[in-house]
Amino acid sequence: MGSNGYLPLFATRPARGLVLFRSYASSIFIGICFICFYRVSYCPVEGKIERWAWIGMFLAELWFSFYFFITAVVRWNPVYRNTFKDRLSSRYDEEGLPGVDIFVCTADPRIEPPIMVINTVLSVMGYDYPTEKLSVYLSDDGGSDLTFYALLEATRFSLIWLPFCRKLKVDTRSPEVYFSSAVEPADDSVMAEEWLSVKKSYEDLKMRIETITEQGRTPVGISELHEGFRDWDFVSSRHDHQAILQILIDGRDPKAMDVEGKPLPTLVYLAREKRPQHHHNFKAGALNALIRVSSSISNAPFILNVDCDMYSNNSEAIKDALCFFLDEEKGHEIGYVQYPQSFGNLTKNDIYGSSLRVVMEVELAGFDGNGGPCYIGTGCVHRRETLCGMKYSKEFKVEWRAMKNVREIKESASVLEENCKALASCTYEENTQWGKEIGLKYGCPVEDILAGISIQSRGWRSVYFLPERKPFLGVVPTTLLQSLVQHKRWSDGDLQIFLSKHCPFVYGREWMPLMLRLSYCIYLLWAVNCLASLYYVTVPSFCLLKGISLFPKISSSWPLPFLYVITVNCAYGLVEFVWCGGTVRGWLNEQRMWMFRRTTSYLFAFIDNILKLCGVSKTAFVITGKVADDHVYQRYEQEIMEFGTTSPMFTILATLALFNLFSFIGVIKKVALDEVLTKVIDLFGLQILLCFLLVFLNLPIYQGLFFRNDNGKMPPSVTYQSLTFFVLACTIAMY
Ligand SMILES: O=c1ccn([C@@H]2O[C@H](COP(=O)(O)OP(=O)(O)O[C@H]3O[C@H](CO)[C@@H](O)[C@H](O)[C@H]3O)[C@@H](O)[C@H]2O)c(=O)[nH]1
Ligand SMILES: [Mn+2]
Repeated sequence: MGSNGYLPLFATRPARGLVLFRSYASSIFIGICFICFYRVSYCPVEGKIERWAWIGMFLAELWFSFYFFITAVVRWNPVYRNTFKDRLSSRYDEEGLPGVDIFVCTADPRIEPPIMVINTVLSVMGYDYPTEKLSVYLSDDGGSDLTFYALLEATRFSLIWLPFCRKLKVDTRSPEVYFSSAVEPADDSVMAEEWLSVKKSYEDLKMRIETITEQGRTPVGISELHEGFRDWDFVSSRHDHQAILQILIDGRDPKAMDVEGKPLPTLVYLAREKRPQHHHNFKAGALNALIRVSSSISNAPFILNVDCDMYSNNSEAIKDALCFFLDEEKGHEIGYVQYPQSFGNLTKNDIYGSSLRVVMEVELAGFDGNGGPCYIGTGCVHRRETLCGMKYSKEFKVEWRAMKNVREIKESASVLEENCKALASCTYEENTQWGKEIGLKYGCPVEDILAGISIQSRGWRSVYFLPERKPFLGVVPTTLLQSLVQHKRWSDGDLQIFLSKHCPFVYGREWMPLMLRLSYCIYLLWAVNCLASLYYVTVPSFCLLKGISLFPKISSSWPLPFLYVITVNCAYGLVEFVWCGGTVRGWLNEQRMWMFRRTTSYLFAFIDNILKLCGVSKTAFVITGKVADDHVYQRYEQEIMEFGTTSPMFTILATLALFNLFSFIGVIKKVALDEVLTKVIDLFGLQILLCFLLVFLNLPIYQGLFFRNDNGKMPPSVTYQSLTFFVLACTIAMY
């Protein structure tokens, strides 16, 4: 109970097992001290290469130690939350609850199929919340009539889908997911009949949408169905068109009802204006247009924002979020409530390590304990003012109950549409603070993290909420390249923030606690990891070929701190991973992916940032693929690594893998031939072990290069390229 008998709407509790974690972290710290002591006192005095290689090892280890320190900071004090929705309902009747605007963003109908987009839209229309208080906005950066057509179909389907969900208390409100797993109610024949008929309607709708998507354009007959299609007569391409805005369901209209006579949520389609001479600023630009347009249409005080692949899987999520905002004691401090990202298309052992399990279950809870989670772009409820750039102040308290936001009909929907189009034009933002001080900031491929830092630096608190039932389920990349490219964008944008004036250590000094600023480093410095990692996967193997020892002799007691730090760290990581619901193989896969990312994604992101600092390269946003062809998808399900195309990233991976294999075979031969076997082991034991681990993690690459025949194998050109680089590297190593 809070002070003066007030019952709060949410509770916060610390994580368990903190003592255990802290003792583990301290013991690793001691191990690290020993390693440093060893590196300093045993630095070779003879031989130039030996000396430099040694110093490099030391620097790499210092970097890893620094990173260990950051991961420990993040985990130092995690908190978990729970909400009391019953108290919310008893304090606020339906009338008194605030409005919520929901933004769904899509960008390309080929990468993000319209059927997927409308499933997300339908799922968020179905929130368990007074429907007249909900407004759903779809932003279509693809400016596609296919997506528009699908949304029209969804509008019609929502009339039967929403009452159906209420009646059956469906929790998964994406029809696609629901009908692919649920079975019809057996005990009630009337219900069963309705169930089958809704299912049939969905299947028909899906077939129509997919056929038209495949054809690539809406046939003439269908275009006549809705006057909205006329707008496309003026669209020359997706990069060059006027603003298109259609209010498909006008929630203010008393006739907007579902088949049971219940009001429908407002539904709006928006394709903001695009002109080749104006930069559209990717998702940040889309969100800013949505903020303005929605403020004229529904102007709800809270905004939930989801990616088009992130359907709602928990119909209570809005009420949960409001438990934080409407809490009378602490609610006014909270700028946003972040939900975890979870994924629906993961395989058992998650071959590309995309589940972000540990990030979602442990690290963001750690951020919350240190001052508030970062904003991760999707599944987040913001206060409208915080998104728009307002600073926190103690006086900022809204009496929600007094604010009965009845929507008055001022102008007709068509007048409203015309007025709003101006807000979504290319020139609207010229000579304004939009993209700088108002709305989401431009110029960064991870607009989400940047927006989170800005909000937190303006004094707002944020909250992380991990409900029992996953609130949103999205789609992870299904090929290696897509996954690496996604991480390239993330690490690239993150480093860009670190090097800019928005770096939390500069920008957030006033409001962000030190622990939170340090926590941000865990992501913002991802890209920099490439240096130490590349060093660690090349130089020890290179020195193995040259016969230079870089680790302590096995016969001494110095290997102990090394072995302790490595094994205990791995064991901790494994336990944490399994505790978060992963498998042992899943953990191994993730270790492999960390290595791959560090040597490719992060390297490219690092180089890109240097080029950007020199003014050479520009920010880009490569949209993550969300569909794959059948064969590719089959291999994904069988957890076979997908190469299949050429990419410099693959060339790097293959070259490194070959080089390590060569060193490993070389040393094994030496051990086998040499009579002084024990001497080799003594000198090179740890180095051989490292090399072995690298070869082991690289196994799928050797397979892809030499032992596979399917279309997902490494393309011959990559094989030749990497063989050439490899021979070059070996020649340098040998002579
Ligand atoms: O010009 C653009 C580009 C993208 N998007 C949308 O942005 C979302 C995220 O794009 P996606 O390619 O799926 O990126 P992910 O890497 O999966 O997304 C994560 O990382 C992004 C930042 O890099 C955040 O914006 C996302 O919310 C977060 O889920 C999708 O709905 C896109 O439709 C746009 O609306 N306009
Ligand atoms: Mn995505």
